[in-house]
Amino acid sequence: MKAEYHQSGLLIVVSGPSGVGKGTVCTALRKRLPNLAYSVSATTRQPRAGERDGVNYFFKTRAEFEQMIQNDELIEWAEYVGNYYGTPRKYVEDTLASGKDIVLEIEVQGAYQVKEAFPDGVFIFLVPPSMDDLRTRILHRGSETTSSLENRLGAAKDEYQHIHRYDYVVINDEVQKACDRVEAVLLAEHCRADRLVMSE
Ligand SMILES: Nc1ncnc2c1ncn2[C@@H]1O[C@H](COP(=O)(O)OP(=O)(O)OP(=O)(O)O)[C@@H](O)[C@H]1O
Ligand SMILES: Nc1nc2c(ncn2[C@@H]2O[C@H](COP(=O)(O)O)[C@@H](O)[C@H]2O)c(=O)[nH]1
Repeated sequence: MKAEYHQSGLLIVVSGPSGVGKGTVCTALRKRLPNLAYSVSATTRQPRAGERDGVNYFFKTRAEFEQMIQNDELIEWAEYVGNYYGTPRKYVEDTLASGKDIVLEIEVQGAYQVKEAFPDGVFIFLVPPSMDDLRTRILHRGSETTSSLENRLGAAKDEYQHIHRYDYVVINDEVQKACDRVEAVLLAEHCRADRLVMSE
């Protein structure tokens, strides 16, 4: 008998407090792993300088976003410091069906919903070396008003309460080291016997 196996794509969730470096680490990881697909989220927040519609986010009005919810176009969605964020369903499902890995960079409420729908997903929580580093990173990014910065740091404290629900905690002290750790996780996950599917 000839045994042949294949693997389906991994759905990878990366969460962690605002400013920890999820976007930076995911971008660096995609440079290393060109086959890794990235889920572009929909949001109602305003674009930051340099952000492009369809690349960083699909920027929506609240009415458009609520219509996406009604149409069941989102795998998950959440309200985070006053704006909606959600993961468009079709791209994720099509990518996984094609056997490719896909990464979703989302906050914890959304991650819970994804865990319900995709229990085999790989859930990674990125942490900064310290809360002072976190504050400095958000400040240096220059994206937030003082009140938005404080709201995001407040949300970070809540998000830490959910850390034990994740499979892996990765420290983002240096971007390339954080990438090494995430890459090691993905390599191990790809080798798990329970992920192998015997081909017909
Ligand atoms: N390891 C690191 N060391 C120092 N600075 C970092 C590191 N990783 C990311 N940064 C910087 O921290 C800032 C926040 O990073 P980034 O925007 O990737 O965070 P994020 O977690 O995606 O934030 P948000 O959830 O708010 O979108 C950026 O200015 C980035 O250059
Ligand atoms: N539940 C979801 N959270 C998302 C999604 N896309 C991004 N995010 C998270 O929102 C916060 C704020 O992001 P920012 O770009 O305004 O700084 C951050 O934690 C993101 O990871 C999503 O589709 N669903």
